[in-house]
Amino acid sequence: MSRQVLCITGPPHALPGPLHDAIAGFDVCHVAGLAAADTALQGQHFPVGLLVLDDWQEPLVELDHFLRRHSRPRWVAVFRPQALQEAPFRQLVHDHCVDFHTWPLDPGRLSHTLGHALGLAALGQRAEAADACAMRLTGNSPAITLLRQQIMKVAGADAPVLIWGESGTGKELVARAIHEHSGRADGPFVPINCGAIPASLVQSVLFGYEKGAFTGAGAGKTGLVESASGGSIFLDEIGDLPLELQANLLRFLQEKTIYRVGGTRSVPVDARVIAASHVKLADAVARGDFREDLYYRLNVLTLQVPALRERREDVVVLAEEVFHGYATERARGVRGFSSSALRAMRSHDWPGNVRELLNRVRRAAVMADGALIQPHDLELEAPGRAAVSGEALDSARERAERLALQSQLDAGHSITAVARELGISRMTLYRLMAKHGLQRPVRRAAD
Ligand SMILES: Nc1ncnc2c1ncn2[C@@H]1O[C@H](COP(=O)(O)OP(=O)(O)OP(=O)(O)O)[C@@H](O)[C@H]1O
Repeated sequence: MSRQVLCITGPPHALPGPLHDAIAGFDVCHVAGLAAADTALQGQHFPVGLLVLDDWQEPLVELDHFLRRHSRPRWVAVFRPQALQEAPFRQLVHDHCVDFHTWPLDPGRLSHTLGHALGLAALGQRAEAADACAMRLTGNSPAITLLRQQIMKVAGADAPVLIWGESGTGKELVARAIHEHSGRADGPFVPINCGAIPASLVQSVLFGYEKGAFTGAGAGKTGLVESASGGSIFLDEIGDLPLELQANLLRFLQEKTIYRVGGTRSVPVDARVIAASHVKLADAVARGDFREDLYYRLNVLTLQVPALRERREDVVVLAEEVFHGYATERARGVRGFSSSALRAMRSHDWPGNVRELLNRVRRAAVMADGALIQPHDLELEAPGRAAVSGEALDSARERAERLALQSQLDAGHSITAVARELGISRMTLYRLMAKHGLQRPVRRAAD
């Protein structure tokens, strides 16, 4: 388990002796001030944070905002006993910290508290990972239900898995779910995008290198494959792996051993390989870009992740989930989707799959002006617009009338405001709503 602790103090100075003793057994990163702490937390996740609040120079409200931004680490505070006389200070400690210590410090007790906080963080991570897998593969369509069943089946085996699917369909999510439901769930899950590593570095990144293997090799380094020992390694875009490295991967799959760059002895590694590709590997084999023997070795258990357009019934539930998931960043007053936005989403083809949906909905939730998200907020065409040509004039007029009414009503304004906007009387508006079977808008509190 990681024993990393981020220790934040006021002005930079050496840590007092008792504090130094308390943190001696942990992997501590010490920073002074909130700006430095922000930077540290952006670059890395720390399961536990230690706040040393003596000589603290930043306003309490800044600290409160900081802790709200970084609510994932378990925070432990250290301060002078007098600080507890201030109600806002007590509130801050109560709201954000799992424990606190006052001076004079008992190093043994603080060390115990930090260990306890690390334990809590590890429990939380397990729960988060399990929830993420259980919940995040969203959808009730037959295609996604079948995929969930297949995930459970392949999770129980230990053979390599090959996942197919267009970009953005959720291949990495599927790989994580396989890992989390496998007997290796307690081990690491190491994702690697084979296409993102420069060709000259792939060998050493994947398999590591020995001390002095090349200029600048320093002390030597463990590769990603080795770091997945006891767990699973996810090789995304496996088709981008250079041919010469495919031979090394094949040897690893066959013999469960690797050679580090510059090394002569084989290192046993127990990691399950889960690979993914958005291109048909069989075509790459035919072109001579992918080794046939590796293809057959990987192609034991295969899963196909469906494109979003093949499971349109999941679009709305995914969109709702994204909308509610970004509750904190969406524009004030935006309550949900208009019916025309829902129809536009259902008829869109989603070439970028779930990733495209995430981006469109997230953007619309932030940028929407009205109470309900409209097709244009999602940068989608309003439904029906494309089908006007060749339509009888009467039905085109009817449809245009309905659309105009619907989009005004969806914007959440009052009947009076909608009638004014459309240039008709309230009586005419009621008549047209009845004719088109449209409902009175749900009024916002401010109307
Ligand atoms: N069924 C789903 N339910 C919820 N979220 C999903 C689902 N499928 C995909 N996502 C989300 O869509 C995004 C893209 O998924 P992911 O990165 O797994 O796709 P991918 O197929 O691996 O893409 P690429 O081939 O481009 O690497 C992620 O944020 C993921 O959480």
